[in-house]
Amino acid sequence: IGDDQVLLEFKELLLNTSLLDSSWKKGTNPCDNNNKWFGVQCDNKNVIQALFLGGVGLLGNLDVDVLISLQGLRVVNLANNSFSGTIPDFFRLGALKSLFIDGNQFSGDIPGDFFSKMGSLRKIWFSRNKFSGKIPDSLAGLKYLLELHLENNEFTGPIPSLSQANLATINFSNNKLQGLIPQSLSKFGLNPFQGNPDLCGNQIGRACKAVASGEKSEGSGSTKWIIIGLVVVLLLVAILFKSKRKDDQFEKLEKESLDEAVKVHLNKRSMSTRTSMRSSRKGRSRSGSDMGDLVVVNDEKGIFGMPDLMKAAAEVLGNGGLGSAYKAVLGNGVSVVVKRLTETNKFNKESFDAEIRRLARIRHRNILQPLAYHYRKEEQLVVSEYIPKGSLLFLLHGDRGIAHAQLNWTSRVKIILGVASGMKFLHSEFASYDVPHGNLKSSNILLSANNEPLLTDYAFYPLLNDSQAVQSLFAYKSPEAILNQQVTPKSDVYCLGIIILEILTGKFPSQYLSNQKCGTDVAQWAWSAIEENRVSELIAPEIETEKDSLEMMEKFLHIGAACTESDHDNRIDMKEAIRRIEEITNLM
Ligand SMILES: Nc1ncnc2c1ncn2[C@@H]1O[C@H](COP(=O)(O)OP(=O)(O)OP(=O)(O)O)[C@@H](O)[C@H]1O
Repeated sequence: IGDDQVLLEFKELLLNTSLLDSSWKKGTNPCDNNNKWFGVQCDNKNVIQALFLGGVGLLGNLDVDVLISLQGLRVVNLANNSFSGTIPDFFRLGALKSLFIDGNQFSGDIPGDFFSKMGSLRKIWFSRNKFSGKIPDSLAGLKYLLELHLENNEFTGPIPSLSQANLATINFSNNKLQGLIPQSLSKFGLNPFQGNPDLCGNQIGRACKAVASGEKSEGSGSTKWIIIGLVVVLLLVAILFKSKRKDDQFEKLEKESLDEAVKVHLNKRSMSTRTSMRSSRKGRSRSGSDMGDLVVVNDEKGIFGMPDLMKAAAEVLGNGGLGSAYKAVLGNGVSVVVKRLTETNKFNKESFDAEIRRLARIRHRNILQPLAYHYRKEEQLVVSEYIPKGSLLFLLHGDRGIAHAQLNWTSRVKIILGVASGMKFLHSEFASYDVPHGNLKSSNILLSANNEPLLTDYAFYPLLNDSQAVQSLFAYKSPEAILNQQVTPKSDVYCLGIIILEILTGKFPSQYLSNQKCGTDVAQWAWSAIEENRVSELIAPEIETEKDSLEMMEKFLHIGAACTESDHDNRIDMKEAIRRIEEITNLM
């Protein structure tokens, strides 16, 4: 039977095929250049090589057998559809080089020998499904394996030892894997293994349960060794107990739905939720008077009081880690953002006042200061000017309107420079803080009309109550914080690195999400691209056409990678990061 018939049979068991229907027509040639079938790629001899059917909403049954007769087929891409059930028999397509089924709902175990007849496979992307059971051992026999993505599934058991020389990217993060990370994978650092509380090994700084002690006490026989063994066991129990508590805390953090917050960021312009400060506070206080008043700490935008805020119609902007944010248009026409903080009552009114006044005194072109605050024991409001263009997050990943189109390389450099300059300032002004900014991410970078960045939500670390509240800060996504719950000024450097990579690649960093189910691990991507000498592939399509600047983009990419080095001892510090950024731009 002809290729057209093969593909139509394959389509027959699929649902939601509307994107395919208009070109997949019986009796026509799927490789005909004048009437190309959607998603079908052929070589110059009209042999079908690849099916690119990613992200088109397909579901239903995958009849792999019918594809066996497409003998030139090397790539199957079904990523980001809605397929479910156990894994289809893709192993019957023994010549495949790439199989992308990430971002579906596949579940169940993958048989251990699944890959044993797929010796040509180079790229395996099975991430973001619900696969469970052991990772198939047959992966170890794939000698050409280049990319292996199994993150965000429910795999259990050990990671097989993979020692293929070509292996360039791996990701096992966010599964339920257990045991020692094979030595052969140590070159990949920490990121590919995160989110597996039961994995252990030097690489992730987590000791393996009692194995070392068992080995030590066994076989020696002497009392001395038994005593040493017992001491080691006791120490390990203590360490494990401590890290279990950390894992528990981290699990709690994982369960928070930050995704929702991200959705809200991206939908910010279309949000029609209207409320008023008065109604949102209904039931919390009986009269206006016991609410205290607004303390204006910076009168550059005029003087206003609590009654002005209460009267203003308020639009919900989002619900971030620290509390909700509203936009309110005051009677004098000034638009403000009111951020309601509920985790900051560590301070009494006097100390809170001193802290906010300190922020309000800042005069720096890249830092947005507070205008006013309101203090009650249970909650505090911090008011700042509303910046109409919105956040960098929105501009990069939100609508694709004019503001996005204007984000050429020059504007992007200006943003990186402005952010660096703001960070330089904060790191000298708040040098004594554990982490001077603490919450640097693209939703906290607002842009003026001419793309001058303004940092917001900075220096909150000392204000926040307990560790849970503190963990809402983005600095808590740095590898050292994930591993040992500790932030340092270098956590800010990691956050700066993510921003630089986000601006360069245009990709939404998976680091912003709690479950990392979508987005790109920009740090890992940058690191492996540098290793493989293919950095130019990472540059966002909107700017890669600016050929004269490619060299500079690559330099920035190296800085982004250096800032996101997972071992914070080896990571450059803020001074060095700023020096490198300034060095490049001084040559402009
Ligand atoms: N002054 C402002 N002007 C315009 N938009 C703002 C302003 N402040 C915040 N926003 C936007 O409002 C939204 C909600 O902000 P909010 O600070 O609550 O959330 P967040 O930045 O995601 O989290 P976090 O609480 O960790 O800072 C974000 O999209 C943010 O960019």
